Amino acid sequence: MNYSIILAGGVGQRMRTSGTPKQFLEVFGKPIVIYTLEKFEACPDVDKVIVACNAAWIDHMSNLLFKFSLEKNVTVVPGGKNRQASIANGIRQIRQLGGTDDDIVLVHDSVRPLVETAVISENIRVAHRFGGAMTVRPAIESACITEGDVVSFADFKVRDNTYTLTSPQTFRLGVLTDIYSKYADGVLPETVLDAAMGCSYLGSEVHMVKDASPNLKITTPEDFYIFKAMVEYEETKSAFGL
Ligand SMILES: C[C@](O)(CO)[C@H](O)COP(=O)(O)O
Repeated sequence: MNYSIILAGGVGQRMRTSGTPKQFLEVFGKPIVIYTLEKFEACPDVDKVIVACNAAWIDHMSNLLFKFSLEKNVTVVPGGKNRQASIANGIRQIRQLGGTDDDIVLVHDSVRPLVETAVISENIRVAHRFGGAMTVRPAIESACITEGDVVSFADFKVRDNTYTLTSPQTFRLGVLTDIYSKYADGVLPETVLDAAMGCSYLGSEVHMVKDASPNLKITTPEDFYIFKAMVEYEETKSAFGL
């Protein structure tokens, strides 16, 4: 079985909306989280989806699933106080549904509605083969990494070897369970931000799924309007013969 955990526990501080978490903001009458869930629904390789949802918004989320006819394959669980706790709740739910160590689990941000179904399938294929996969975007601009305001030559990175991290991140359930029990036991420090970092911190390899598509993470008001424009473009481009 291939499961997905969709992280919808956040409050969207950087979006500066008054009260509505960014995953519930609507674009042309449809909330962002629904655009994301529809991608997983459309992927024939995904069997079951768990949404780890901000506790105050669970009723709203459940109503949306019915409104957009997604209730059949989607279960809602409470999100935790951070990403790690939300993923742990998702893992617990998958175990309750009968998940076993060799099953595959994709972890995806609810505010990445542009993820392509081919990328979801490729994550599953790579995680089946190697145990762990992470989606990355090859850098378009050059990058340097430094802790101060001054750079030295070694801080400049070769662009062809530079990637930004997107999602999904995908693991066998046994591997993911091990990572998150180590978080709970305090073996993994809080600076280890996500499952792929956790897996490599523990000494295991994570294989990259290289995806050049935007896979935008809607974080700021500007991102919201970029996403809105992209939806409009997709829906109207045929009128321009595109
Ligand atoms: C980059 C990332 O860790 C991939 O899983 C994730 O997208 C970061 O999300 P955050 O909400 O900005 O921590």
